[in-house]
Amino acid sequence: MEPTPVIQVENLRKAYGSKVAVEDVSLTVARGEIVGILGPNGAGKTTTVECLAGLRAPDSGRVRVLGMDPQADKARVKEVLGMQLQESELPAKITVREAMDLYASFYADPADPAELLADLGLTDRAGAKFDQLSGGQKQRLSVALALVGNPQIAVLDELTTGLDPQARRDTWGLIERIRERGVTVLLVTHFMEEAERLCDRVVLIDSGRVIATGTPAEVAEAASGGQHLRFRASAPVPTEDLEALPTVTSAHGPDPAGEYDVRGAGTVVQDVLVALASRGVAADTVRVEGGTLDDAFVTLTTHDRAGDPPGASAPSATAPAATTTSATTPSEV
Ligand SMILES: Nc1ncnc2c1ncn2[C@@H]1O[C@H](COP(=O)(O)OP(=O)(O)OP(=O)(O)O)[C@@H](O)[C@H]1O
Repeated sequence: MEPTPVIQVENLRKAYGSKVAVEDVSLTVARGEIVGILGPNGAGKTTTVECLAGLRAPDSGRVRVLGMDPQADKARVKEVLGMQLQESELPAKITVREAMDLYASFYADPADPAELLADLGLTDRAGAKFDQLSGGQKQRLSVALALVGNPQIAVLDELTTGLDPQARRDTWGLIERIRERGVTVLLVTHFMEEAERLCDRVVLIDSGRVIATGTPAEVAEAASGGQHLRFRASAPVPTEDLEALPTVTSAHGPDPAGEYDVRGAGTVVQDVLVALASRGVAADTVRVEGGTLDDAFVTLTTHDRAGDPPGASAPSATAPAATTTSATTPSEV
């Protein structure tokens, strides 16, 4: 029997007045997973996690955290779910130690603040005021505050936004350590590299709807239509001839480096190489890759938002493929 998911969201809908922030979101998170919620600005990511934390009441749909309704069981959900604070929520003059002690006092069974600060490399800064901390230190403090209640679930929203590459990498190490403590992590992020590196699964949200779920590799592959082929050709090849092949979804090139870039599914690699050979063209330095999550993000979410109904113009060729990777009930695209 499948273990009960730590987080269950079914057909969540939430509007602010006439603005529908979340149209229809369903997702599940199992114990010990790191799941990424990805999507462009305004997609409804923060609203979704705020409904999970009990900070906002859904208009409809079902939200459960360890089987509890965050609206009906606010206090108990607060004990098990640690939500990273936005930095503006802390007063400038509070010290790191004071903030930790204050937040620890909210919980029945808090973690040891000093131990947590040591874990997050903040012991030296315990006496520093919040406005004296660097961006990376503020982020680490916000993570420490999310963990001080000893939560089973940590919800981290835009954890590494504004950090330099080194601080971002340090923070990734930190998330891995959080998982090693047995904490389930829900990570809201704009960074595909971050999701690829950390997440067991991702949920791609656009215009308030789930448009793809799966492992980062599955979502990337589904969105790229399967495979991504790059090669140099011994003679010029009209890309429209390659696009005429049934397994090819797109063909571009040659780029300034002389490379062609062809995407497609199924037997696309063979089909392209046979088509080239039949013209007496040899392919050189052939590389076959799955797509990246970055490609998936752009392919699945790029559309003219002005006046577009939610999810309306996600490319139809990729949308059905994306939903085949779904580990949850995918919303209609
Ligand atoms: N309190 C609010 N009142 C009115 N509209 C809101 C409110 N909060 C969010 N919205 C709108 O709802 C939509 C979804 O916002 P939300 O913050 O959930 O998206 P997001 O995916 O987290 O975006 P971002 O990546 O920019 O943080 C946006 O259009 C936003 O402007």
